[in-house]
Amino acid sequence: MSSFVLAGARILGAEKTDIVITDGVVAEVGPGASAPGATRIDADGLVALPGLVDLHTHLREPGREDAETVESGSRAAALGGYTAVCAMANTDPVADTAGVVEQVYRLGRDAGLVHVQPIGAVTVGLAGERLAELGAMADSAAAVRIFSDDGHCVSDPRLMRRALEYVKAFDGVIAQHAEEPRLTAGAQLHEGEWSARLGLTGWPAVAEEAIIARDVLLAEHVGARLHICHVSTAGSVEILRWAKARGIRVTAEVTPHHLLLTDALARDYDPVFKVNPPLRTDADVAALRAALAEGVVDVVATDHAPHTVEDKECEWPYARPGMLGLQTALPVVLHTMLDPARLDGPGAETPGGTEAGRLDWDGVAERTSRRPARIAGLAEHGLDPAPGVPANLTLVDPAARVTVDGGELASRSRNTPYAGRTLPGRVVATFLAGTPTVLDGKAQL
Ligand SMILES: NC(=O)N[C@@H](CC(=O)O)C(=O)O
Ligand SMILES: [Zn+2]
Ligand SMILES: [Zn+2]
Repeated sequence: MSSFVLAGARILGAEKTDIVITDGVVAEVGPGASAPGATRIDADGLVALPGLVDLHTHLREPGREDAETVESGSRAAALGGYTAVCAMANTDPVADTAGVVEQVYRLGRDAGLVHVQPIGAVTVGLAGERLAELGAMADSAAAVRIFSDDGHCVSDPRLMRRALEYVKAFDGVIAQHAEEPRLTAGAQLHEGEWSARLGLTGWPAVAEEAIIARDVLLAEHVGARLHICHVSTAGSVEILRWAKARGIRVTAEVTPHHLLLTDALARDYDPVFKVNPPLRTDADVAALRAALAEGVVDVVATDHAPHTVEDKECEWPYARPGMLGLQTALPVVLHTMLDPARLDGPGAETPGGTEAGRLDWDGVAERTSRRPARIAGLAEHGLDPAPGVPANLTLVDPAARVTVDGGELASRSRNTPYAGRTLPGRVVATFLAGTPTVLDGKAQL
């Protein structure tokens, strides 16, 4: 295997140093560190982070390869600085058997761009009627630990209780898409000022909050791990704060889009802004940023949801919900959450102004890499570059500003809500187990 020297990198934004990678691991760190025959990578001033880990990615394979494949989604992930992604189960066929999760796992391994960790469905066919073969998926080659019916809520409390009981045995976790379906029938966007003005059926905050409240109580009762997908409201944050203070084993994610965008973007009926849960209000955005800074919301997860032009560029009520995320997640997090003093170079858009706390690079690494890796049980990921650690890392240029162009993204789909926006930070290189998957901002496979 080959060796690399990342010369002049700043680990988590610290002073410049040299990082030597040999045989898939970080061999040495320190000024002047080198190895015979190593390829020198100019990383002068670039910030080295542990490779990002996404707990929530839709790769669409099997079934909707016209929207994304494991390979195209893996490429988008590597270009976004990711070394591991968890692939949601709402494929066709659904990932509800050992056979399907092993298929996705192998496709990921063959693509070789990121570690693809399949998530298993909680219920057969996501139908919410009976439990899928959770044990068989856990015991399979894919070693599934996260189970989710994402796209659908496990709304039957009895089934949710049984799923929590089942996964407790092997320290698995149920990732809930919190949406009380009876409160969101026909819903198109956040229930509030904009749904009223546009005359579209609203998706009330309480539909999310009611399920989170119920499920943290169920998790406490069972003593099992619960993860809440794409938290989107200020009220959800309050319930999570209460549950964590009580010692309930709950973790939660927020998406980049819920940290930046609001329901006012629906004003021109452009369905690129249609997503589940919907974009909320400024007050919700502020509460989510504060919660992420505080740690009440643990991690950022993309909910990368590619959709074809036919499924997305149509009238709002007919468009599928969901937006791309993998290649823009880190820039959005840096824009909304990083202390601007830690970004070199000129200001991009006005930084997203939260009074309630800003992150440093270590805080960014914690929420985009270390904690998601721990939640998913990915022992080789989410580790700061240090001697002996698997070389899963990414190099970010904190001085770069990039204007998003949907047509230039690696995804097979182009439903990015950030087209035309200029955001800070550019992923220059990504290493997966010591092999460069991205160099000079270009995918290597
Ligand atoms: N987020 C979305 O709006 N859509 C997701 C499903 C989901 O995450 O609920 C999808 O699969 O397209
Ligand atoms: Zn969902
Ligand atoms: Zn999703």
